[in-house]
Amino acid sequence: MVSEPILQINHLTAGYNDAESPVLKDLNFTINQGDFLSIVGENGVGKTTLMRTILRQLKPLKGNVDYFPSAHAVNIGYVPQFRNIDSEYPLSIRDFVGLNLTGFKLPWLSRSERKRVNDMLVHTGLQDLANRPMGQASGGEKQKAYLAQALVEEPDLLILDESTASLDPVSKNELLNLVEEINQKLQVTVIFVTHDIALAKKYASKFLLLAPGTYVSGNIDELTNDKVWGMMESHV
Ligand SMILES: Nc1ncnc2c1ncn2[C@@H]1O[C@H](COP(=O)(O)OP(=O)(O)OP(=O)(O)O)[C@@H](O)[C@H]1O
Repeated sequence: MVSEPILQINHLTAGYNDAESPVLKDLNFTINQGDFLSIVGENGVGKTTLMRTILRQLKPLKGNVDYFPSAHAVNIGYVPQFRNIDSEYPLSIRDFVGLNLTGFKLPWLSRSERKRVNDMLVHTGLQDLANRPMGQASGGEKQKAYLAQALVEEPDLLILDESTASLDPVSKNELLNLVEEINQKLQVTVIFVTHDIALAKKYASKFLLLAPGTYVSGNIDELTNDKVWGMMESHV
């Protein structure tokens, strides 16, 4: 099967207002449909800036981010970094998973939307916890609920933005096993932003390594510790 591009980044310079001192300069890469791309790099190198540009929250200072077949046709799901939710947060896991479908008019989901929520609760193994308040879920369960919430919208592209950071190793692997299954069975394209090179190597098929003023991309088996440390050290 020939993979078609879903996202192409051409000569992208990105950052905040000042084109003379951008965060990212002249970045070029393509993500194909069905890729599992891991974006790695040290703190402050520009991973979030790149994600915000891809999500069109930040306008490129120069260059382009092109979606195929078009920006409107590509539905993006987003799983954020873990942050604790107040233990008094009132929504159940089920309502939280369906939140973006309702326009906040809970609980008026259509029959088909209710089915999608149920399917994703089953898919993420949360069906027995569906009525538990989200505020009382464990860290791993909360991240699965964020994943289920992103999946009910049937994304073409799923972005995991440090979504496994601060989870224990078992929960990290549980979450990424689910993402791997979605990637392989449904051909949903995945961008996984992480500091964890071992996790990137275990799950991703491609990588983009950002370092100050430079970057390298390729197939995941080309991401070696020597390459990572070499790029970091040449910029200290
Ligand atoms: N709103 C902003 N205005 C100006 N500069 C910003 C803004 N947000 C981030 N920056 C700067 O842009 C640079 C890249 O930050 P960014 O958050 O993209 O890096 P990161 O790779 O995601 O880091 P981390 O791994 O620590 O989350 C940093 O120097 C940061 O201070």
